[in-house]
Amino acid sequence: MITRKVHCLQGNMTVPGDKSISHRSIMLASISQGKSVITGFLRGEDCLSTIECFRGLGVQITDNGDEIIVEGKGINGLQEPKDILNAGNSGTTMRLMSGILAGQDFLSIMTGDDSLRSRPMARIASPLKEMGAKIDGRCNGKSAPLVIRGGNLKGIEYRLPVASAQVKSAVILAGLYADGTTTIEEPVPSRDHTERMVKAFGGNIKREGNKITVEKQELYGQTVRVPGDISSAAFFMVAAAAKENSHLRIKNVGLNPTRTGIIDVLKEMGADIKLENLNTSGGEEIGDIIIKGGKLKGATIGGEIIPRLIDEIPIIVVAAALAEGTTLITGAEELKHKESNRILTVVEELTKLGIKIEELSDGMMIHGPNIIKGGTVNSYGDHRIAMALAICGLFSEGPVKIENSECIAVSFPNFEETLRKIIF
Ligand SMILES: O=C(O)C1=C[C@@H](OP(=O)(O)O)[C@@H](O)[C@H](O)C1
Ligand SMILES: C=C(OP(=O)(O)O)C(=O)O
Repeated sequence: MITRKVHCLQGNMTVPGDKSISHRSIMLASISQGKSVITGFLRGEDCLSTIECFRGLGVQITDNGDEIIVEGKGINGLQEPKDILNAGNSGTTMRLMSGILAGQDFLSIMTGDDSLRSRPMARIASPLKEMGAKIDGRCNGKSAPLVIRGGNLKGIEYRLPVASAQVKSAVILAGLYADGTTTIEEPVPSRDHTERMVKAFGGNIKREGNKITVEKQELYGQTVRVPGDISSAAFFMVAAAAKENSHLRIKNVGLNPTRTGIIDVLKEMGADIKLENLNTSGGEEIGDIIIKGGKLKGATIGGEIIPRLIDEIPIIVVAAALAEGTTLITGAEELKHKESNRILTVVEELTKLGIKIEELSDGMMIHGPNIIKGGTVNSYGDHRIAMALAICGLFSEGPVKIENSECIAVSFPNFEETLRKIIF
């Protein structure tokens, strides 16, 4: 993919369905009683991996082009897979599914691509083993392929060592199968789509402070309307905010407060952002995001906001590169465990474009404003890095050529087409 300098971004647009919510809709629908109908589902590679994995567990899932229809099997209706389940590039698929598979009285083997097989899995294996599941994997059980023989779980009290919605969700989902009460305490609130969706599927789950409790129960099929993904909208928000004369409306975006750190940070950086048509759907806040272009200034980003914008950090760094002054990002070590080591890949690739950026052990320091040169850069197969680099091209002196950009299909299949429609 090659991107070039543009004058401004203008128009009304939508982004594809929220990835986190799309995954969860398939998972909860599959273990619910009765049929579920999902609209706005993200047909990105990651969520399609989740569909394939549940088909492998005997769930009938059809896509009529408009809706995804899931014939729920009930809490104990999944079947032993005849073959290895493949989560592809998707950490959410592997980690959340492990929670469900830990509850099944059969053997499952789960693998993924090179990136996923190098991401840490002990973080889910450890609490799930404590609940009674047998889990093994490469590297002493720390890496996929994972082999899970589940069943006979008991509730535990678990304090998450890191703020991770994937680990939290794995334990919640296993808790739906466990005798007694499962209590999870998170150090800092992370995205709470699993908790909200368990409730929307008729389930009982409680939160007090940072503690969540859940018990064994049945769930019931629902209609789910997936909102637009704020993590996908973020690329356009930053581009429009940093480009004078821009005026963009991104319609029907998920605005769950555990996901809106990007809005808070861009406002702090001086961006002109407004929200309109605020509403709720299926227990999730939604609305339109309106961005006008202007000048940005540097910001200090760290602490409790980090889980609320973790996937947006690569594009926030692009905003910081264009902003006047220094931006400091700390407390973001988790970036090292994503599809690539996002601290390293962001620093290396943005440096190639002439951006002044320093690597820190838990984040980055960016000195702005920068004149972005053109050049050839690499996404290292990481969709968020590829899209962040593509946005750099809209501001750079020469064209930016992104190698390995096909990975964008993981979360945003029509990214390039969507971008072309709003640039002038
Ligand atoms: O639960 C989820 O849907 C996700 C949680 C986050 O990961 P962690 O739980 O590892 O922080 C995020 O980075 C990922 O893109 C999606
Ligand atoms: C980290 C991400 O996803 P996952 O962990 O599901 O691979 C992401 O989409 O940025």
